Amino acid sequence: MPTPAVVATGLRKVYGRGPTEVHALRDVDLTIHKGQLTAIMGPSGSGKSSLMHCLAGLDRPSAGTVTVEGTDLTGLDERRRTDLRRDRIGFVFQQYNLLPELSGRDNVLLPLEIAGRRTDRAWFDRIVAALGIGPHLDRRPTELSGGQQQRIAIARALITRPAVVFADEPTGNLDSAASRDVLELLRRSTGSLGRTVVVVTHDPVAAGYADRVVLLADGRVAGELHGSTSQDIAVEPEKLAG
Ligand SMILES: Nc1ncnc2c1ncn2[C@@H]1O[C@H](COP(=O)(O)OP(=O)(O)OP(=O)(O)O)[C@@H](O)[C@H]1O
Repeated sequence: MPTPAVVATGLRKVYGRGPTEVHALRDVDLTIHKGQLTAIMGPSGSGKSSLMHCLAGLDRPSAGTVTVEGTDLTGLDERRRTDLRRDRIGFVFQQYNLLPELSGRDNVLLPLEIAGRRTDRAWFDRIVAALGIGPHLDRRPTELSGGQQQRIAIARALITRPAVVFADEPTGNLDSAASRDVLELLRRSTGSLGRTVVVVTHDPVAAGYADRVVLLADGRVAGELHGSTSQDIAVEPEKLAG
């Protein structure tokens, strides 16, 4: 059996109260396996962002628990949850979110600086080689293409050796060639770099790179696909939207 990196049990998320209440997650049980690339897909409004925010400790569920490498996030106070997020979780966003005044190198190293941790030179070099970002390290984000910026952002997410990296629509701003590069690198992050990655996406091509696709519909896990092609995956959300 694969080792669990993140385990969600009985997750519910309710926004608002009374007549305006929205049930974004309804009893979601989900285990994210270590070393895998997992895609979370589903129609707009199916609860993907709500699920990611609860799994990553960015938001608290209304009920249920989330554990990251055995630590129950839902039992932590705000400060400890922030520390755990900083130390154990990496993020990649659609908009890259790099700091414009810092070089590529300093952007990658920023999470270590914030945490007051030393740079593990060998790990830094492995990431730079695996992601092919050597030529971008001395440039600022404005001097890089979108795909190059996203590579820097992936390196920044990996530098702390997190338990899991969450990538929220990581190819949403990229053309198809740059998207393929970024997806290949996310896959490499799980393969040769041994990390665990969760991609939240609308894009069947992106999901086609995953070891496993979790399909959400109306706040519930509606199915799973393993080793599917993007063509197989493309028809699924349509079926779910029904
Ligand atoms: N802060 C909020 N307050 C009220 N309702 C919310 C809030 N955030 C999300 N919702 C509602 O919860 C449901 C799930 O939203 P969520 O953003 O998780 O879905 P999603 O699958 O990520 O959608 P999309 O693909 O459009 O980003 C939707 O009905 C949404 O309108």
